[in-house]
Amino acid sequence: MTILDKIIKAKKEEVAHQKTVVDLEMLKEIPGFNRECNSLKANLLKGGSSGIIAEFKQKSPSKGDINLSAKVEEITKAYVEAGAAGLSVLTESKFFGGSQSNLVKARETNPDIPILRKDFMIDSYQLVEAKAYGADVILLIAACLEKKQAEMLAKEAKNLGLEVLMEIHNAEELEKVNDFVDIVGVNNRNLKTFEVDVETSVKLAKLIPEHFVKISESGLAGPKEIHYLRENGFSGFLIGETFMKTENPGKTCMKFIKKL
Ligand SMILES: O=C(O)c1ccccc1NCC(=O)[C@H](O)[C@H](O)COP(=O)(O)O
Repeated sequence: MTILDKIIKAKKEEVAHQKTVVDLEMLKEIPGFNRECNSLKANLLKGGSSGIIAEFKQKSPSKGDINLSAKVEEITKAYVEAGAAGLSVLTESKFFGGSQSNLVKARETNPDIPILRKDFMIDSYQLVEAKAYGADVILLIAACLEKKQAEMLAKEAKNLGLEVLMEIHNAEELEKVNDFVDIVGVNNRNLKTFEVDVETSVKLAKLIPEHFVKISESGLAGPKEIHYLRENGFSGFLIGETFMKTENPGKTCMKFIKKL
C-alpha cells in the first residue's frame, strides 16, 4: 500500500464519521458558508506579488514531526505581514497533524488573505466543510481521483464560490485537469521515494496549457529556486517545511520574501 493509499483509506473513514457528527445542513448554517471568497489566482497574478503561499504544517509523512508546538494564529499572521500571497492550512490530522480548527483560527485571524484548505478531497461534503470553515481554495490531487470524480468535485467547488487548485505529479495526470480548475500545481515530491526535484515542475510547465496559473509545490528552499521557477512560467510557490522547521517561521518567511 502506498502512502497515498493509506491516507485516502483513512480519509474515507474520517469523512464517513464526520457526516454523522455534523450533517450538510448544519454545515450550511455556519455563517462562513455564505462568505465571499478571496481570490488566490488574482493575488498571484497581481504585479509585485511575492507568489509565496506559506503553509502551516506541523508534521508530514516524509519528515515526521516538524513543529508541533506552533500556534496557527501567530504564524499565519506573521506570514501575512511578511508578504505571503496566500496561506495554506493543513486540515488532515492523522498524517499531517492538521485540523479544521486550525483553518477556522487562520480565517478569523486573517480575514482578507486567500486560504487554501490543504487536505485530500474525495467527497463533496468536504467542499462544503471547506467553505463553512473559512477556505477560499480547495486542493484536488489528480493522483487520488478518477477523471470524472475530479471534474464533479471541481464543478461543485466552483458552484460554492471556491477556487480550485489541481495538483499533478506527472504528464499523465494532466488529462484530469478540467475547465473548472483555476490553478495547476506541480508537486515536486515523488510520493514513492519522498525525494523532491524542482525539475519536475520545469519539465511539466511546458505541457500545461498557457491559460492556467501555475504553481510549484514542495521542497522549495531558497530564492534562487523561486527565480528559476518564475523564468519557467510559475506564478506561485507553495512552501511549508522551509518556514515551519525554523524557530520563527514568520521571520524566516519575511527574510525569504525580502530576498526575492
Ligand atoms: O509532505 C509530505 O511528506 C507529503 C507526503 C505525502 C503526500 C503529500 C505530502 N505533502 C503535501 C504537500 O503538498 C506539501 O505540504 C506542500 O507542498 C509543502 O511542501 P514542503 O515545502 O516541502 O513542506
